[in-house]
Amino acid sequence: MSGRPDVGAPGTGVFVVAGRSLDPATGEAAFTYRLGDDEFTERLTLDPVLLGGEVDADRLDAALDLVHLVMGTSYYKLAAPGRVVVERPVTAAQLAVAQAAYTDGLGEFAAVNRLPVPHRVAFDAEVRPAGPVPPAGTRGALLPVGGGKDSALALVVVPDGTALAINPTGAQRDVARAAGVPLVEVRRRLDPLLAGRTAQGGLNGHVPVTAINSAIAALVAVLGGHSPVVFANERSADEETLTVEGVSVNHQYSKSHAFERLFTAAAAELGTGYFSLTRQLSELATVAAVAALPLRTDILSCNRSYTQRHVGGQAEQRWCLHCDKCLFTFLVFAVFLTPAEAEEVFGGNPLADPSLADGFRRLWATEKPFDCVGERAESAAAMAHLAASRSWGEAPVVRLLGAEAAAAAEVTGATVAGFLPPRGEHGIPPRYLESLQRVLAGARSAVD
Ligand SMILES: CC(=O)N[C@H]1[C@@H](OP(=O)(O)OP(=O)(O)OC[C@H]2O[C@@H](n3ccc(=O)[nH]c3=O)[C@H](O)[C@@H]2O)O[C@H](CO)[C@@H](O)[C@@H]1O[C@H](C)C(=O)N[C@@H](C)C(=O)N[C@@H](CCC(=O)O)C(=O)O
Ligand SMILES: Nc1ncnc2c1ncn2[C@@H]1O[C@H](COP(=O)(O)OP(=O)(O)OP(=O)(O)O)[C@@H](O)[C@H]1O
Repeated sequence: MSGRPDVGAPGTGVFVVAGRSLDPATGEAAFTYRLGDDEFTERLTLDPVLLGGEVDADRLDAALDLVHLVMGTSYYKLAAPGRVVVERPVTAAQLAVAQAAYTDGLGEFAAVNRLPVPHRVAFDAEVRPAGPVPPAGTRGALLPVGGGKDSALALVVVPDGTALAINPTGAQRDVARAAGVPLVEVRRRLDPLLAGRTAQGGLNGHVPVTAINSAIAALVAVLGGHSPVVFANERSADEETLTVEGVSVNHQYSKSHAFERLFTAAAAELGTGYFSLTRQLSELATVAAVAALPLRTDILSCNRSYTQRHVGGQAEQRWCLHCDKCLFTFLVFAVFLTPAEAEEVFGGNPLADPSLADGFRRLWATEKPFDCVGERAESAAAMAHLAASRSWGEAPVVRLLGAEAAAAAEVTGATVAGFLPPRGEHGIPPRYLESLQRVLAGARSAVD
């Protein structure tokens, strides 16, 4: 490709996970990588509340190694050489997390860039034995918050926890404040050379951001003495976005249960529990619960509101009401809210705009949007439910799509009611499961 940066042709060369450091006085951590002739350093600024405590050096080293490994996906993707050299020894559990992050975690990236799927990556790393399991942190749960509905529910279920915002925006701070939960902040700064190389023709695409957030959360848990780390990754994150020649490609891979299992093993080596509180919940079940909470007006799920330019809370954040995630989120909330309530939460009503019908229809298409949307069947069931309701049946988009959504839902027998009971495997400890069940008991019923 003419004008390509000197990071090598796709599939050639090697990516090196090189040096890393943490300055305990300033909370500045630096993670360095090499690709071709280029060197990249990503920096974290840790919240001052995390500094100055007693931390076991081996645990801290292991936590920094885990961050270093998965955060490299952003730079690796410029050329996707298929080979990663790791300079420091890692445990087998850490290597398994890294392998998952660079292969399935970069599945969407590979598909979008028409690279072979699955994206196979060979690791050249010395595997060291894991140390003795350290005692668990005693300062309670750490709850990463994205600002949207899922983590808002987690904050309500675990009100004695501490929230964590990575690259905090105003929306994340608002939701933590509304829940009355203290917030710890970590700032990520991508190496500016990444944007430069991308602009010069380096490959670009989605990175497994939940894997990166999980590793940063584990580091924060070690520094702050927290355990467990409680994510809010829903059941629908397990559904593939599309299939390429029989291989599943999942935008949300690092939110999947398969990834959770791998990460749980690596976090355990740090003395940190790790699980998803909403693993058994459909999006409809989560939203039924969130719709009953005063917090519902504080959430913001629109991903367009979480780009780098929103970090720090400078730029205005609101629902765009046009992107796939907004359309999906509005659709599932509409099942539990009247039109007036929905407009209050979202500041508009995309079901009133027939030009958005194709966007809604894509939510149950064979190729779902590359975004964080629910299962095809639950989107179809939600639209079919609205079509049969008095509250929403006359909305222009519902009139256009109701019959075809009902037909799509009928194929699998999907109904809103069928999506509400929790189901499937999970790693939620009993105490948290009981709290979740108490909050779910107050969930709203679907509107008529
Ligand atoms: C906010 C967002 O959705 N961004 C995705 C978008 O990137 P865009 O260029 O529109 O904006 P920025 O996020 O500001 O990125 C600027 C460039 O930097 C690269 N980059 C960013 C973050 C990072 O960790 N590494 C990076 O290399 C990025 O590639 C841009 O060149 O499109 C990108 C390409 O498809 C997506 O990768 C961006 O997604 C972010 C990494 C992100 O944080 N997305 C989450 C909102 C998200 O998708 N969450 C999913 C979880 C899925 C998972 O775990 O993988 C969810 O909500 O379910
Ligand atoms: N910037 C972030 N800092 C900390 N945790 C995050 C961040 N972004 C996402 N997460 C966490 O990652 C998980 C998946 O993110 P996701 O965006 O699906 O959740 P959400 O923001 O809670 O809800 P929604 O799906 O409505 O956006 C959640 O547990 C979320 O809290």
